[in-house]
Formats: sequence, C-alpha cells, structure tokens
Amino acid sequence: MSLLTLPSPAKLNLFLHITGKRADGYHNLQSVFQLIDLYDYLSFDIAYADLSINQLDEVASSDNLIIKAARLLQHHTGYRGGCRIELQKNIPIGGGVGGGSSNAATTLLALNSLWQTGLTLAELAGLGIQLGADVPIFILGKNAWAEGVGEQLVAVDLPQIDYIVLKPDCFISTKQLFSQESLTRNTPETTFAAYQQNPTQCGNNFEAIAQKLYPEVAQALAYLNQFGQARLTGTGACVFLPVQPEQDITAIMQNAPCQSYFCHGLQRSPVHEQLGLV
Ligand SMILES: C[C@@](CO)(OP(=O)(O)O)[C@H](O)COP(=O)(O)OP(=O)(O)OC[C@H]1O[C@@H](n2ccc(N)nc2=O)[C@H](O)[C@@H]1O
Ligand SMILES: Nc1ncnc2c1ncn2[C@@H]1O[C@H](COP(=O)(O)OP(=O)(O)O)[C@@H](O)[C@H]1O
Repeated sequence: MSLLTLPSPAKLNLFLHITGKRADGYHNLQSVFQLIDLYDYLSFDIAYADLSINQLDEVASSDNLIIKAARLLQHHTGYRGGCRIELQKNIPIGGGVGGGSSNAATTLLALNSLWQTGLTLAELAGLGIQLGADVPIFILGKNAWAEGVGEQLVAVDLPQIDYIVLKPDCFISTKQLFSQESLTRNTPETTFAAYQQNPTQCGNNFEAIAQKLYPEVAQALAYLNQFGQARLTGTGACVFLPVQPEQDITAIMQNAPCQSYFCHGLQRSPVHEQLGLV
C-alpha cells in the first residue's frame, strides 16, 4: 500500500496545573488529556522521491510540523524515500487543542508504517517530544494523565462525555503565555485519584491570564459558564463545556459569540485503530 489517508484528532486539557519551572526554562505540569473527534485529515502518497506538502495559508511549508516530523524520521532511520502529503485543516490553529502536534504524530505513525521503518511507539514518542510537548499524547493515542512537560503519560479511562468547544477570534502563543510574570507556577501537586474524586476543583492556571490579555476568551468563557462549568484548554484560545444530552446544545451553539464545535470524547485515537496499533 503506497497511499494512505488518516484522521488527526484534537485534544482538550480537562485541567492544567503548572507545578514548577525547570532549569532549562520549560515548566512542569499536570494535566488530563482527553482526545476528541475534531479532525484534520492527512493523505500520504509514498510514490514520490521528495518530501512535499500542500500550501497552508497560516504556516510556511518549511515550518510545518508535518514536514519537520517526516524529516526527523528520515534522519533518525536513514530512510531515503519521500512522500507527498495533503493536509485538510479543520482544527483551529493556535487553539490549545493540539492540531499541529497531532499532525506531527499522525505523520510519524503513518510514515513509520508506510516506510516500514519499524520504530516502536515509545521510540516515536521520543522523536515527537523534540517537535513539541504535546506530540507524545497523540503517539500514545489514548486519554492520559500527564506529568513532566507532558511526556510522562499514563493511559486512563475517562467517562464518555460530549463537549461544546468555542474558538474565540484570537491567536494565543503558548510561549507568550508561559512567559507571563503573573502565571501561577507553584500549584501543589495532585494525583489522578484526587482529580477523579472532584474534577471541578482542578482548573487551568492559564485561564486568568488568557482572559486578561484576550477579552474574546473572557467573553467565550462567560457565555459558556451560563450553562455549566467551562474551562480553557491548554494555553487557549479555545474554551470548552461538558454537556448533557438534555441540554439545548443547538441553541447554545447558535447563540455563541464565536465559532463553535460539538465534539464527542474519544476513548482512543482512530489513527491507531486504522493502523492496527491496538
Ligand atoms: C501547555 C500545553 C498543554 O497542552 O499547551 P497548548 O500548546 O496545548 O496550548 C502544551 O503542553 C504546550 O505544548 P507545545 O504547544 O507543544 O509547546 P512547545 O512548542 O513545546 O513550547 C512552546 C514554548 O512554551 C514554553 N513551554 C512549553 C511547554 C512547557 N511544558 N513549558 C514551557 O515553558 C517554552 O517557552 C516553549 O519554548
Ligand atoms: N501542521 C500544523 N498545524 C497547525 N499548526 C502548525 C502546524 N505546523 C506548524 N504549526 C505551528 O504550530 C503552532 C501551534 O499550533 P497548534 O498545535 O495548532 O496550536 P496549539 O499548540 O495552541 O494547540 C502554530 O503557531 C503554527 O504556526
């Protein structure tokens, strides 16, 4: 098989605590990653000698994490062939829902299969972390409890929940939010068991800063908070609300102040199901 089309799912951080700053400037965190059925689609055709991708308005091809992931796999394994990659982008960029990281992970998984380079998931996650802190969760392909910078992952079972996700009309840089002086960097460590007992007690340390810097985020959170407990995902800009079937989901979405998505929580990534990595 030389041609393959795969989905690339998004994620939510059900909570996000920053627990310390490391000597290298990165921050330690604790989080629960929930995979959701908001997908980009990537097509891979390895009947090409070079690496190439269709042009994306927002990202130069040489900066695209998809190309960076493919190059990294080539470099690591010495594989000499190429691939033509087509990306259909649906996941909002800079939204805190991990689209770029997910694209990188889908690329590593797909090309490791098509190029028959034979790396294990642990080896692919080791490559992925060089591209971004969120890549390993998409290589694992399961909901997870995360520590370290997001690379220490333990797969967890989460209740089946649906979400409304809003994308405020602004772009948030992860680096910029981490560099804010007012960021709480010393949240006491917790455990997955403690989180499960009382999930609403765990929040997102970036929520106050994102709302202050971006009124669009404050507006989206205030809107969703009328219907339950809304949260920021990652460093934003997206915010999400867990919803029950009896709520008027259509009305909540129609009256939202910005773009809205209805998403199911996934138990595992469809990429792994499609590639037989069960
Ligand atoms: C904090 C999270 C939670 O999911 O935010 P989102 O990106 O999803 O919003 C992620 O782990 C982010 O991962 P990712 O977006 O891949 O970040 P990277 O590109 O690795 O890092 C961008 C910059 O953010 C800072 N950074 C990032 C992660 C971290 N644990 N500590 C940091 O201090 C560093 O300054 C780094 O240069
Ligand atoms: N394939 C890609 N899809 C999305 N963003 C990408 C991609 N490749 C590189 N990027 C860059 O990665 C950054 C973070 O994008 P993304 O992962 O969508 O956001 P977030 O980390 O907030 O969830 C953006 O600034 C974008 O320029």
